[in-house]
Amino acid sequence: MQTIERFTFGMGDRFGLQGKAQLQAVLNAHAKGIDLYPVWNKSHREHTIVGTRPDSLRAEADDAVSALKWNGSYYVDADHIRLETVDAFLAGSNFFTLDVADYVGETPATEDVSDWLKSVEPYFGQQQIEGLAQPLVLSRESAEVAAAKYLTAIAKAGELYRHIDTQKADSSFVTEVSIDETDQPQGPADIFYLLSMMAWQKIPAQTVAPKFTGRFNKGVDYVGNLARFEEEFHADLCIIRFAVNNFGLPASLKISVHSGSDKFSLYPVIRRLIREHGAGLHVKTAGTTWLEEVIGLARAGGEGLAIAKEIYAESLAHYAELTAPYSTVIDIDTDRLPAAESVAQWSSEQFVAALEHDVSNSEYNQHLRQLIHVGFKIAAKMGDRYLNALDEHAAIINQGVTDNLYRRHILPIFGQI
Ligand SMILES: O=C(O)[C@@H](O)[C@@H](O)[C@H](O)C(=O)CO
Repeated sequence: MQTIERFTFGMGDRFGLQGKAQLQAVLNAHAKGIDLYPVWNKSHREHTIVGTRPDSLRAEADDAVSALKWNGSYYVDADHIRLETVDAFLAGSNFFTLDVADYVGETPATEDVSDWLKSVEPYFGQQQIEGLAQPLVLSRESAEVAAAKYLTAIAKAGELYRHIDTQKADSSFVTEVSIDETDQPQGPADIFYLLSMMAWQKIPAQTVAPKFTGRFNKGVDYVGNLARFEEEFHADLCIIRFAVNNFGLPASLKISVHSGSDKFSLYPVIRRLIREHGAGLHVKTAGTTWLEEVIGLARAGGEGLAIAKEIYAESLAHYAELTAPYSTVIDIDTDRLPAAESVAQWSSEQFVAALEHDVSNSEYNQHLRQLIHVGFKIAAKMGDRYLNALDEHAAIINQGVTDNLYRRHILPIFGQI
């Protein structure tokens, strides 16, 4: 097992050209004394939509690391993979996000249920967890309910972990278990049971991505009750510590926030709690970098702006197809999407104002931003026309990518922890 550092930051890059600009953001953090390590994540979903192969992410990361002379650890995350999709990721990845959310609710095998119940039985009753005001009330009944919900998912994660471990016998890697892309948030007892199931399956998880309360829509801010999120996040940190001390999970196990990018209102809460708990943290971003590409193109004007407008118009025309893979993590009010004909008349400033995540700007449109966030297939279809435009406007785009990650994400989350 490769032991992960306390603070890691996940960066997604749909088109594979921003690796250096992203790493520069992490270097800027180091210059400020923030001991942060880069993780490049790209999901099977993204590879399929863009038409790239997993090895391309390894090449991008290696290239950025050598160009910028980064000499710390770095990770290439096979993000949201399943047994059916993992093989192409084996060679290039040293971080695997086992996504078992789709199995939540599948009936578990009876022998698995009785086997797991034996391991969790000693905790039934009032379980006092350090840091929690109230004890967790655990029982055979509640454990059976949790088993009906999660045991198949975690058994699948175990199967997937063992497959990766066998295939990567010669190299070590980090394992994450993600159950975030589901509808129902996981409360403290759920997290307790989930972690005990991971231990039962002997998955040496070092990061775990639960589904928190509230909406984590792609590319836009958190929608939900901040106080409740805070309570939940605090409880999760306490339970993770308990699980490390009692279930034999790795000491490096930490929480992973699949932010969906840009959860600005949560960042101060997360930062404070991580500091108070002395805990570790992994935060994943992804599409925020691609949005910086579109913003940079729009800002450049001319053909860049024309491409940005075309991406919007085509995204609108292919709305159902583009939003389907992200249905649990977007909330777009189609009545708030401007007509393509109106957008076609916009200046650079108008387009940037609508797309850039600046809530103080009354022209900012979170519905348009979410649609473009999931609309990268349109740019992929443009092929060289899109890639050449990125190349032509690299200076302005790279600056935006670095600045966005460093100033809007890294500093508010990891600054002065
Ligand atoms: O778009 C994708 O498929 C991924 O990049 C994201 O879902 C990513 O895993 C994520 O959750 C970033 O917060």
